[in-house]
Amino acid sequence: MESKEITISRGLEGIYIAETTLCKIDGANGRLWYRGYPIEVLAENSNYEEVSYLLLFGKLPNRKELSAFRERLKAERDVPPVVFDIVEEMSGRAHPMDVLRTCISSLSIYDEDPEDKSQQANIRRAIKLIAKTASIVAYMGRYRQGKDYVPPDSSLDHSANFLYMLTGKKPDEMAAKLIDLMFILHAEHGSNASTFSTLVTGSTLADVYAAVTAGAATLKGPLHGGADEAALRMMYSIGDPDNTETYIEEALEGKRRIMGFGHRVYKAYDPRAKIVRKYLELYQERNPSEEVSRLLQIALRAEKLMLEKLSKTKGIWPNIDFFAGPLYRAIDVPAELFTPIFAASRMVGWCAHLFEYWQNNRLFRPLDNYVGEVDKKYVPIDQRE
Ligand SMILES: CC(=O)SCCNC(=O)CCNC(=O)[C@H](O)C(C)(C)COP(=O)(O)OP(=O)(O)OC[C@H]1O[C@@H](n2cnc3c(N)ncnc32)[C@H](O)[C@@H]1OP(=O)(O)O
Ligand SMILES: O=C([O-])CC(=O)C(=O)O
Repeated sequence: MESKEITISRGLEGIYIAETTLCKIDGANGRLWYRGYPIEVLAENSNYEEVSYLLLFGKLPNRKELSAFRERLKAERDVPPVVFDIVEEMSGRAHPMDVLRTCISSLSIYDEDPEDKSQQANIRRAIKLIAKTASIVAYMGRYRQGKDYVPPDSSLDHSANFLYMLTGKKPDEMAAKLIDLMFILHAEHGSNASTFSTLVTGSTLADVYAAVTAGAATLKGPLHGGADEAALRMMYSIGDPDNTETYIEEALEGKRRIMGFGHRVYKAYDPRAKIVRKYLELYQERNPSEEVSRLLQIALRAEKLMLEKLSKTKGIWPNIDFFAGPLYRAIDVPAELFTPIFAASRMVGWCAHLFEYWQNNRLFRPLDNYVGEVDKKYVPIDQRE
């Protein structure tokens, strides 16, 4: 048989799949831009609705455009009836990301015209998905706590409304800033695993709902979106800040991974993790809480040790998921909702990448190198051992 040199790129490491104007990541220097704007500038000055507009339409909106976009999002905030049934049926038995994935998939039944493949119709779908996914996550949280549905409040912006629908309380300015910050920081990140998965599904010309359902399914895993919850659970297992070093040393000796550390692209401090850490410290200074103080001490001690041990040798630094848990706990978000919130925030990134990819679509179909036998003899079932 013909043999030729084959190079296998495990995990597609180092392979470019498309050109994009959505997001640039400088992994060596720990820098990130959305459509050319540094993430630090957007985190400080912008808001999730504006960032979503920027990602979907390629420019920052003027006042009129932003206001019209906000109204379109607000008009889509209601949780549709089927979602109540799915959440109520699945929540007792399934992981929140399984529930969310099923809810997202179900939204396709409410599409006004599934045959309309125009850019305008796809933007309409993206707006529906962004608005409704946040409301669904909030209701999932309510239901899990045995509490009633809180209808959306049209006086609040997207992320503050999310927190209101989750907690039943209008967030103060600082809590509203923190949740909005998390939505901004999670909105987009190049061809990460869940976005890639969205593109693979979309490249078959399956619809937007199918593609983002694949994205949500992919986000669940602890090597990707699931790391935020896993990192917080690790901090709870450490319990007392004085146990931190022993716990980390033992985990590393046992070849276990420390969740919230390491990244395929960043071989430097993830700039989003720096921002989360900064706001977490600020919040804790202004609104000290015993739980967050303990989590923060554990996180900072774990960070110090991990940097000493692994940053220079293996290029392992904190990623966005490491400080996310303590920050969410500061604003009373339960751990099982961290990854669903990531999905609600990333919905815009999934959609924006999909629409960009469809401008120049090509079916994803890589190769695998067969290393098994060929032309084996078929043995009838009765003659097999
Ligand atoms: C939003 C996000 O998705 S950000 C990423 C969230 N995921 C996590 O936080 C999970 C923990 N991190 C990891 O598992 C990894 O760092 C990944 C999967 C994110 C990226 O890893 P990759 O670039 O593929 O690195 P790879 O898995 O090849 O690891 C390289 C080396 O670093 C080690 N390593 C990587 N991450 C960690 C970690 N978190 N803790 C301890 N060691 C680690 C590996 O064991 C390996 O060591 P070895 O060379 O001695 O075998
Ligand atoms: O880029 C990645 O591989 C993972 C990540 O940080 C993200 O999706 O936000």
